[in-house]
Amino acid sequence: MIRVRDLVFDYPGHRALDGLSFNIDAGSVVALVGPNGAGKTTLMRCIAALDTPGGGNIQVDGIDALEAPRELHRRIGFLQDFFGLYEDLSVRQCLTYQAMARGVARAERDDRVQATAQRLGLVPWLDKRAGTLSRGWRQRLGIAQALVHEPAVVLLDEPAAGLDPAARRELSDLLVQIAREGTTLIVSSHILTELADYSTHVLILAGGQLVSNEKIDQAIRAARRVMRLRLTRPDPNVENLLRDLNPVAVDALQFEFTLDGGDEAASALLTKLVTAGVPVAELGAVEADLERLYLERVRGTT
Ligand SMILES: Nc1ncnc2c1ncn2[C@@H]1O[C@H](COP(=O)(O)OP(=O)(O)OP(=O)(O)O)[C@@H](O)[C@H]1O
Repeated sequence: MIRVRDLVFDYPGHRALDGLSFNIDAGSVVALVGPNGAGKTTLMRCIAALDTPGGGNIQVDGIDALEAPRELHRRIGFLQDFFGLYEDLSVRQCLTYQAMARGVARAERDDRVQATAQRLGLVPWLDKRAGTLSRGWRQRLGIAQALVHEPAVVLLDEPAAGLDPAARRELSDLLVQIAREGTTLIVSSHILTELADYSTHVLILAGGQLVSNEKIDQAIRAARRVMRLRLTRPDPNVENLLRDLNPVAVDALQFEFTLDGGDEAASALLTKLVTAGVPVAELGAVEADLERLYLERVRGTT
C-alpha cells in the first residue's frame, strides 16, 4: 500500500530524512515513533504529498506522490500535529468543505458528514462555529476532517493530544474499527501504551533514519527475556555479581538485564546472589511491551 524508497528531505542546513526505505501493507496500523526531532512529522508530510522530498520516491496505493499529489490527496486523510480550522464555519460546513475538497460527490456529501460526525460524537456540535470548540472537540473535528472522505490511508499526528481519558479510549476504539474496515493507518504518538492498543506494526525513526519496521506481536514474542532484580537495601557487591549480564540500574535498588537459559538460569542466579549475601526482595521477568521494545531499539541511536 505504501512504498518508500531512499527518501531524503532537507530543511535549510538540516537533513531531516536520511535515505528512508520501507513498505507498509494495506490494512496495517502502524505506530510511527521516535525521539523528538526524529523526522516523524516530516515523513508524514512527505507521504501526504504536502512536502516535496529532495530525493527518493513514495508510492501510495500505486500513486506516485511526486507525480500526482492531487490524486493522492483524495486517497489520504491527514491530521497534522498543529492544524488550523476555519474558525467562522460551522462544524458541518468544515466537514462538508473537506468532503468537497477531497472529491466526495455532491450527492454523497451530506450522508458522509452525518456519518463521520456520528463516529466522532460531533452531532450535537454540527451547527456550532468551529471557533467556539474546546481543544478536545477541535481535535475530534480535526480527526473527522481526516476521515470524512473515507480515504484508503489515514495519517494521524498525535491524534490524542488534548483529549480527555474517555475520549482517548473512544478514539482507540474508533481506530480499531477503521482498521477492521481495511483502512491503512499511520499514527504518530509518544504515548506508547495507547499505540499498543490498536497498532499492528511499529516503525521507529531516529535522526531521520529507519531504526526498525516490524510486526509488534512478533517482535515482542522474539524479545529477549528481561529480568528485574529488586533489593531491600542498596548493596555495593551487586553490580559486580551481575557484571557478565550488563545490568542497567533502574535506581539504587533495581537492576534490569537480559538472561538466557530460562527458569534454570534464573534459579541459579538467585542462589548465587543470596549466597553472596545480597538482600534480594524480588527477582522476576519483566513483561515485554511496545514501550520496552522501543527503548531497546532506540538505545544507542541518539
Ligand atoms: N521548518 C523547519 N526548518 C528547519 N528545520 C526543521 C523544520 N521543521 C523541522 N525541522 C527539523 O527537522 C527535524 C525533524 O523534525 P520533525 O518535526 O519531522 O520531527 P518529529 O519526529 O516529528 O519530532 P517531534 O517528536 O518533536 O514532534 C528536527 O531536527 C527539526 O528540528
